[in-house]
Parts: sequence; structure tokens; C-alpha cells
Amino acid sequence: MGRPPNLYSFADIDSDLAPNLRKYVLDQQNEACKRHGVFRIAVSGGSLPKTLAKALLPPSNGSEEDKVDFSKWQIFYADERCVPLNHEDSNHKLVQEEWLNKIPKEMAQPEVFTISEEHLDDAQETADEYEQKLVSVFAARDSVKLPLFDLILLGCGPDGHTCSLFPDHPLLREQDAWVLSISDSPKPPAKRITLSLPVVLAAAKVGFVATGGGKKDVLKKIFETEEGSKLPCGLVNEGGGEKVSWFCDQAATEGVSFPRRGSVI
Ligand SMILES: O=C1O[C@H](COP(=O)(O)O)[C@@H](O)[C@H](O)[C@H]1O
Repeated sequence: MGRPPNLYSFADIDSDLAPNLRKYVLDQQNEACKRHGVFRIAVSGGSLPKTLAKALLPPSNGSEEDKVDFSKWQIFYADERCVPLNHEDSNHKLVQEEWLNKIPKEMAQPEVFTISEEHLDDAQETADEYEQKLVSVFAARDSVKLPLFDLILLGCGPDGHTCSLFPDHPLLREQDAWVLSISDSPKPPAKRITLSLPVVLAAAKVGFVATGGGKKDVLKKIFETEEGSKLPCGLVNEGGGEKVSWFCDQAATEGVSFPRRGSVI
């Protein structure tokens, strides 16, 4: 690994972490739009959408750099559960309720790519269908080896899982497929789909958001132990290096020896 990931520890989520996360996401939005006129982002479920809403819904301060332009956003899911889109376990439902439905109606709305509800009993079929959606966007004209997201925003489970890539699971070794299925997820529901590790590592930037005391043991493990570097989150750190940034609060980084306490602004 070259330079290590950035680890930011903020005193307060609302007044500190959220504005810094906003600046980070908007920097990626602005760079992506300059590069290719569109911002392709993948988001996770869990605790992330609530924090994302705090970061992205507050009014802009008026500067050009601070403008969220949802008309340019194409939103994908880093992982999804094989349940109907209005089911309590659906990451899409969560993201809608916490964030997307709160985008003021007079603003341009993002384009959101959900899983198909056609074959939910068959996780592999659902993964294949979602991969085809990615192919239609990322490989419309050329054959590309991997989709290149501008930003992937991830959570970190207390066991070190991210997306629906779980510790020691054979899916971590998958090299070719973009979207994988899992039917034995240790965290319910069992059937899910997930971006593969190579897809996560191919993104221009990867941002983790981990807050609360429930994350402190796993963060210490990931950042300070050999064992932790082999956990899914640790593998993203190892493979992504400096293009990976962690947005944490002090409760989550308590005891981690080298959190940067500064701000990314
Ligand atoms: O099951 C999942 O868990 C992870 C982590 O969730 P968190 O609540 O600990 O933040 C989440 O990132 C993923 O999208 C979700 O499907």
C-alpha cells in the first residue's frame, strides 16, 4: 500500500462531521462532472443514509462549490437485500425514507438504480440483473473490465463487514463479476446482492462513515491489527490506500491511536 487511508474523527456529527462529509461529496461531484458530466455514486444502507441526509439536505451556503446538483447524480446501491423495494429490510426503502424523499420537490431529482423485484427468491438472478444495469451505464459504448464509480459510500459493520461482503466469506475472492449474490449472509436477511471488492477498489474515491461507540472495537482492530487488515473494511483500506477516507465521530475512534482530528474543509 502507498499512502494510508485518511481517518477523520469529528467531535460532533451534526455540526462537524456532516459539513465535512458534504464538502467531500461535493468535491467528488464537481470533479466527476468536470470529467464526464455526470456523478456516479454507490451508497450503502445501515446507519449511513441518516448521516448522508444531514450532510446533503441542509441548504447550500450559496457558493458554486457548495451546490448539490442532483440532476447530475446517478445513484446505485453498494449492496441490497433481496426483498421488495417497500420492505422494511430494503436498503432502497431506507435511503428513500431517510434521504431521497426529503429532497425538496422543486429541486432536480437524482436518477436511482434499484434492484429488479422480478426474481427476488433467486439472489444470483437478482445480482445478474443489477450487473446488467451497471453494464448499461458504465459500458454503454465500450467493453470495460470494471465500472468506475466516482464515489462509493460505505458503512462498517461491528464485525468489519462492508457492502454485503462479510469476514472470511468466499465472495471476497471474486475477481471477475461486478455484482455478487450471497444466500448465507450472517446478518439477516440471508439473501442479498453486493458490489464485489474489485469494483469497490476501482472507484475514484471510497468514503466510509462510521459513528457511535458500537464501532470503536472494530475500528481499532481494522486500523491497528494484522487480523483487522484482513476484514472486508481492512481489505478496502489495504487496496485503496489514500483514496479511502473515513468519516467518524470521536465515539467510534476512541482508543484508535492515529485518528486525524482535523477537518477536511
Ligand atoms: O447490512 C448492512 O450493514 C452495513 C453496515 O451497517 P451499519 O448499520 O453498521 O452502518 C451497511 O453498510 C450495509 O449497506 C447493510 O446492508
